[in-house]
Amino acid sequence: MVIESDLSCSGLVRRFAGHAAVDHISLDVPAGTFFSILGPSGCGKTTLLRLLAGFDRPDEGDIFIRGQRMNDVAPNKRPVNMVFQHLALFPTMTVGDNIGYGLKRKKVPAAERRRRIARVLEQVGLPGLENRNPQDLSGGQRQRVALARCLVLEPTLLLLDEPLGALDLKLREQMKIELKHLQKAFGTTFVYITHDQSEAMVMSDQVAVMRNGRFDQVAPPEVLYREPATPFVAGFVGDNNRLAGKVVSVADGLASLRLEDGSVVHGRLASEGLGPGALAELYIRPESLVFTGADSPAGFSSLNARVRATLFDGANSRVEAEHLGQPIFARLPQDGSAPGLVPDAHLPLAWDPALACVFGVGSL
Ligand SMILES: Nc1ncnc2c1ncn2[C@@H]1O[C@H](COP(=O)(O)OP(=O)(O)OP(=O)(O)O)[C@@H](O)[C@H]1O
Repeated sequence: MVIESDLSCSGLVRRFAGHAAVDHISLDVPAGTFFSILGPSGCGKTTLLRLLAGFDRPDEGDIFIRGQRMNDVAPNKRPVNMVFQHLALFPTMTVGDNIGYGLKRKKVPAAERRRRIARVLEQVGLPGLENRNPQDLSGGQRQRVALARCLVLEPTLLLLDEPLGALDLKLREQMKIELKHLQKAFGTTFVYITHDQSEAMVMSDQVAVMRNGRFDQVAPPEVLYREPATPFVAGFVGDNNRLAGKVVSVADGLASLRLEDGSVVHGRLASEGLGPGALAELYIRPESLVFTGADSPAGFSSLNARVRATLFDGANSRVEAEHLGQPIFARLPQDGSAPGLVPDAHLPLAWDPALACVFGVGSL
């Protein structure tokens, strides 16, 4: 089956004063999907989005939307709309006029404009609010109007630049679920940039993790989480503990690592070409650590930590412990079955080696 791409880029480069902010990026976004670009501040997300929108031109590479080359097409001629973090609704216009602005510019007749405005308001869950003033809406409602204003134009592609960044935490949590549902309901292809891994993970079909102008990995959220391709992805997506050591053996896809205290732990080999003697790091997630008594389950790796504190946070409650002078976090069981976790108590922890990743130090 051939999946049609709404957006396809190859070898995109954008340099500023000799530094490549976007450094040979290629990507393919299938029609009707939610694609996020996730990365820390300064990694080049906005620069890439501006190239896609046409506000800036690549030094190298090509951009195709539905198979049409876009490099020389002006922003307003691209089948693309953009939603910004600081949404610029016109304060002196009603909600209806805000939404209808683009339609009017496209010379859509008034009766059809009214119909389309009413329909899109219904679709974003704000039926009948045409005559309201944007100032009289809540932050979440304003954000929905900003989306409606773009979606009413039926773009092939909607580019979203951290649109939830200005909202408070509770609203952000709610809006990320709503955005995901809206994207599916409209079937419009979304390209979303964010530095918030939880936003990217919850909403996206595919996430590109960006670092220094390049993509480290492009994959569905669950794959990023379970099989990070690089130490950066392992550290940036979700929480992870890191144990440093030296490889003592590699067999059947598992690496054994000797830690500073002489103990040997195991994890899935995640770097190519890693052999005995190499410096490596084992990544293990807090929720993959189990509390054990004297014996850990057969085949599990284990270590002895010491409790520093328990951090109660509802379903995300954790214990902070110390191992070889480094902090190590483990998720607290929800059924209250954790052992007595008083500060300084011994805390034996164990994990299934298949759930840990071992990367060579210095591997990309
Ligand atoms: N017009 C410009 N001139 C010079 N350098 C620029 C320009 N625009 C971006 N850069 C540089 O390119 C790099 C990437 O910036 P960009 O804004 O794309 O990052 P970002 O990932 O969007 O960051 P943030 O999340 O903080 O917005 C940065 O080092 C930035 O300083």
